[in-house]
Amino acid sequence: MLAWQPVPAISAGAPAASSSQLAWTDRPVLWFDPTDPQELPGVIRGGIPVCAPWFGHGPADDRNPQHGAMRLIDFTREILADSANRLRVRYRGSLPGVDVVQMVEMTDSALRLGLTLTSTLGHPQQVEAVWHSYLRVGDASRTTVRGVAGADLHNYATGQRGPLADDILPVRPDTDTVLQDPAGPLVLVDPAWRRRITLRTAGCPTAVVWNPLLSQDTRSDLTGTAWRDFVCVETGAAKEHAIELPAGRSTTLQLEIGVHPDPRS
Ligand SMILES: O=P(O)(O)OC[C@H]1O[C@H](O)[C@H](O)[C@@H](O)[C@@H]1O
Repeated sequence: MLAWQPVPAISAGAPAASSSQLAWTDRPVLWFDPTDPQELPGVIRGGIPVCAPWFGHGPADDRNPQHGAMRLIDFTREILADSANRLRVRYRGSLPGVDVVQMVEMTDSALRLGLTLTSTLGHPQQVEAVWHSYLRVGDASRTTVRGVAGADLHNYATGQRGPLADDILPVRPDTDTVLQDPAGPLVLVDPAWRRRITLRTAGCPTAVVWNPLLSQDTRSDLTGTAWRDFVCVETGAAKEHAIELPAGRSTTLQLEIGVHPDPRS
């Protein structure tokens, strides 16, 4: 799990782009529960848990635990760079069938993640990997996700399926929506805080937009009661886009999260 705040631009001669970041450095970018990120045993909610080597219960819906074992294991950590405006860290871990390396770079303008899964099996396998990003917003009920045009949509909460013609996905009650092949980049528009969070990816044909607000039910757990404060915009390769990983081979995914003021929204 990561807790990232953009580093404020401090130089008087900083370029305009950096200066504008001062407008949002007082707002968190990732949501997490500071008292206990592990809300249930083994269920990390908040920050950016990684779902791997499968998402949900896997491509054939027959694997446990939910979202794979990666969010449950300990990693070795190496700090590769640590300066006033740049932190670069490498995490290594092992899961059944794959070794994983996650690179994390935090700067004053972006959070960059790279995830490499390397097969340790002697035969091909299907793997999935998804960054489960909990993005902090001012009011989830007013947010929309853009960059979704052309996606094949499946909302698992409502059963709605089909191609998405419009380039806008409102975050409503019952949003547990898998998007395959959105045009991208995905943009979370947050009118309450007048800003946009942009997710640029490589090797990530799948997105999932999830918020725990339900129209027919109430959740009394922390994630459920905090629904207004975050939207999960998850990115990776899952379900119909599970990765066929040959014996001994690697696959790499990349994600860059940036934040921009949006006075018009
Ligand atoms: O409760 P968790 O295992 O953390 O999963 C939280 C959520 O993750 C994803 O967004 C899934 O699409 C949802 O169906 C699930 O409820």
